[in-house]
Amino acid sequence: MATDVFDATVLDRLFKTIESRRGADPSSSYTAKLLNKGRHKIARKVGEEAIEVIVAAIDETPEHVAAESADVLYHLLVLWADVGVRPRDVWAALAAREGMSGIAEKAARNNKNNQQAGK
Ligand SMILES: N=c1c2ncn([C@@H]3O[C@H](COP(=O)(O)OP(=O)(O)OP(=O)(O)O)[C@@H](O)[C@H]3O)c2ncn1[C@@H]1O[C@H](COP(=O)(O)O)[C@@H](O)[C@H]1O
Repeated sequence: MATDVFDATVLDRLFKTIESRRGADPSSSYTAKLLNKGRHKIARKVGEEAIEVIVAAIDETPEHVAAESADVLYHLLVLWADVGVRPRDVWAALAAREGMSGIAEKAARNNKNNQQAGK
């Protein structure tokens, strides 16, 4: 186990673990069981876990929100593994947005859409 588990690299380690579970015994690996069930089931689990975060955020403690968020991230990483998305693809997408306000991004998108629609 790495000495510092309290940073984002835990996601890269978790993804490697998830990848290593491909073809593993579903009776001893939840990840293998989930991967065997297929993309629809995995995607549904991401949605269900996301709803649990929402419920926790409204009704429960920050500790519950953190625990439910960890469930979402785990299931999201299983979905990435199934789809063929690598964490670094997502990190790159986030890095490309650094420094651009969401408001400015939306305005640029709306302008582009309007130009395409000839407005
Ligand atoms: N981070 C997680 C993690 N978070 C949540 N879960 C499991 O996700 C499951 C969610 O339970 P639910 O009842 O919601 O889902 P379910 O049992 O599929 O039930 P249904 O939705 O099918 O009805 C639980 O069994 C949790 O233990 C996780 N299982 C594994 N990991 C990580 O993945 C690694 C590999 O795990 P295995 O593949 O099991 O070896 C582990 O070492 C952990 O680091």
